[in-house]
Order: sequence, then C-alpha cells, then structure tokens
Amino acid sequence: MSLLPDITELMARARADLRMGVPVVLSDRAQGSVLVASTETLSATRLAALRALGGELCVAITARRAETLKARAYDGDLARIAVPDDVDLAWIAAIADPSDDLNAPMKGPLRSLRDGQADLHRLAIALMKTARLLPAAVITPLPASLPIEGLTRINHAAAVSFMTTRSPLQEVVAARLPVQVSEAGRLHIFRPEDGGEEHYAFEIGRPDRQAPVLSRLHSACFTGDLLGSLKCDCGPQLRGALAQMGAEGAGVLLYLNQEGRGIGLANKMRAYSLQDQGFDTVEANHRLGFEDDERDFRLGSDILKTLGFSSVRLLTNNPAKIAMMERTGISVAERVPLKVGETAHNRGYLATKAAKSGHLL
Ligand SMILES: Nc1nc2c(ncn2[C@@H]2O[C@H](COP(=O)(O)OP(=O)(O)OP(=O)(O)O)[C@@H](O)[C@H]2O)c(=O)[nH]1
Ligand SMILES: [Zn+2]
Repeated sequence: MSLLPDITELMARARADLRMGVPVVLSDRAQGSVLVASTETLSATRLAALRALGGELCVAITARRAETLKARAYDGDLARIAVPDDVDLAWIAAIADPSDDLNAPMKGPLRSLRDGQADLHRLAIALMKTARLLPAAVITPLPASLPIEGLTRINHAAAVSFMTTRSPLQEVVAARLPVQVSEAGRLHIFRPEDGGEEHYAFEIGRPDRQAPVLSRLHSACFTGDLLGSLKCDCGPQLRGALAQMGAEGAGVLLYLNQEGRGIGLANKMRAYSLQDQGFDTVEANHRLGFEDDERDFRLGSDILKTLGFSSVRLLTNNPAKIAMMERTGISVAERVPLKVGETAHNRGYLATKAAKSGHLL
C-alpha cells in the first residue's frame, strides 16, 4: 500500500496550491506538461519566474469570457490568449476579472492561440472553478529539465476520470437540534471524500421513508440567508420552507454549500458589482466567465438516498432541480411552489430567472 497521495488527494492539494498562488503541474501524453497558476493569486515574482522559463505564456479563459473580451475562442469552450512580453500582472488579472471592463476596456486586439492542444488548459479552468477562483489560468510549457519537486503534479487522464465520478458523501454525524419551527429537529453533516465542502441535511420530525417527503434543496446564500439581503429571495425561501415543514410536522431541508449558484461568495460579489454596472444576474455570470448555474444538484439526491428517501414533494420554482431529481432516481411526486420574499430590489432578479433560467412564476 502506497503512502503517496492518490488523485483525489492530489486534486484537493492542487486546489489549495492555486488558491495560495502556487503553480501546479498538469501533464498528459499528447501535450506533455505545463505549469498552471491562477490569474488572481499569481504574484509578480512568480510571474517573472514563469517568464524566465522562456516558453510561450498564455491565459486560458472560458468562451463566455472570451466573448466579452471579443477574443477568438478557437478551442470551442475556451480561448488561449497569448501574453505579450511587455505586459504586467495587472494586464493578466484584467483578462480574467471584468470589474474594470467598462472603465478601462482591454486594449486589443487580443491574440488567441490556434495551434496545439487545449486539453490541459480545459482541465486548468475546471480546477480554478472547483477552487472557487475566477475561471482563468496562466499557463506555460514545463521545460523537461526543470526540477519540480514540491509542486503538485496532476495527470490529465486521472483527473478527468476523477471529475466525472462524484466523490462519495459520508455522513459524519447527526444530532438532535430543536429549532423555532419544531422541537423535533435533527441535523446531519455530510462530508465528501475529496476534501471539498460539507453539506447538511436538516430533518424535521420522523418523515415516513415510504412516502414522498416534503423537501427543499437550498443552496447556500450568505447574503440572503444570514444578512437579510433584499437582492434575492433566499432568506424568506429558507424560512418559508422550514415553517411549512414545522407546520406539517415532517420534512427534510438540504443545505448545499454551493454559494452563488456554485461560483463561491467572492465571485458572487464580483457578479453583484457587475449588476451595479447594469448587467443582470445571468449576464454578470457570463462576463466573469461562468455559466448561468455551476451547481451540481446530484448532491441533493445522493443525500436523500443515503437518508433512505426515494420520493419528494419538492419546494421549488426551479424546473432544473426537478429534472435533476428525476434523472438521478428520486421521484418528484409534487412540486410545491415557494413564492415568498419579493422586494423592490429583487424584482428584476426574479424576472431574469423566469425569463432566462426557466423559473416558474
Ligand atoms: N451567481 C449568482 N448567484 C446568486 C445571485 N443571487 C443569488 N445567488 C445564489 O443563487 C442560489 C439560489 O439558490 P436557490 O435558493 O436554490 O434558488 P433557485 O435555483 O432559484 O431555485 P428555487 O429557489 O428552488 O426556486 C444561492 O446559491 C445564492 O447564493 C446572483 O446574482 N448571482
Ligand atoms: Zn440569495
């Protein structure tokens, strides 16, 4: 048995490295090896060290971000932007970060790379997303002679198979938790094996496992759930769902730590800042280089199955949640609408979700 980290552990280590600004090495048979760093955590010293290697430096961005920058995306879902020799760290940061797009538009034209392969670039962007960083990576070929002891090394094939199979969630602990809506509350904590976010299930009463359970799949919203933000409807939805479960005496609330529809709180605040510049919730995600919704709702059905449920009465206005439940083996016996918390500030947000994301009104 080896003491060395397996691919699951290496991926967790790579996420931590990238968040700290330490480059990681990605390799595959066809493309060789490259060094990868995050555009938002890279320091000037490390940029100089990457440049000193003498290879071509590029920034990989998603096609969504390329569209905003009017750069060509020859690789379909992503673009590789050549980094000129005379630009600084701020130039690289601005390729990824849209906060100054309107004030100080990038002086183009940006040159997109066309030859060669982009599989490692694609993997680099996927890693940035799981690290909750901006989806952009600074990349340069790794010279064969360079010593890289101490850097995390990820094999492309192993990473791809790791990312397509979900990390199993283990129930760590459950304990009684009386709350305002019900004294018969029980909180279950689930932890993935890959070092990722924990997720929670709050069970009210003792719901019958043989019957559809009143259930809500709630995605974390620090601003709405805790601060009482008026920009979304999350807080009232959370409390409304709990109140209904309390009144019926049974239910399961899944609290999934997928803040900002899966982009993380820092990126959600970047999106809010773009919304203050006039973009709607979907456009803001796209300008940052994300899809509208980066969540994996399969987590929810995994947790429900672990708790012994196979059928739900789902409190939601989001048809994507219903479709995902059905696809992953949890039947949705009924959709229970959850319309609470409309304010003057979130009217536009709710209208955009209805118009662009198919939410039911
Ligand atoms: N990226 C981004 N995320 C947001 C924004 N406003 C709210 N969120 C996040 O959106 C998620 C809302 O999730 P849910 O409560 O599951 O809402 P939903 O997908 O609309 O579905 P239902 O409420 O079930 O109808 C939370 O993770 C919030 O943090 C925004 O403007 N941009
Ligand atoms: Zn919210």
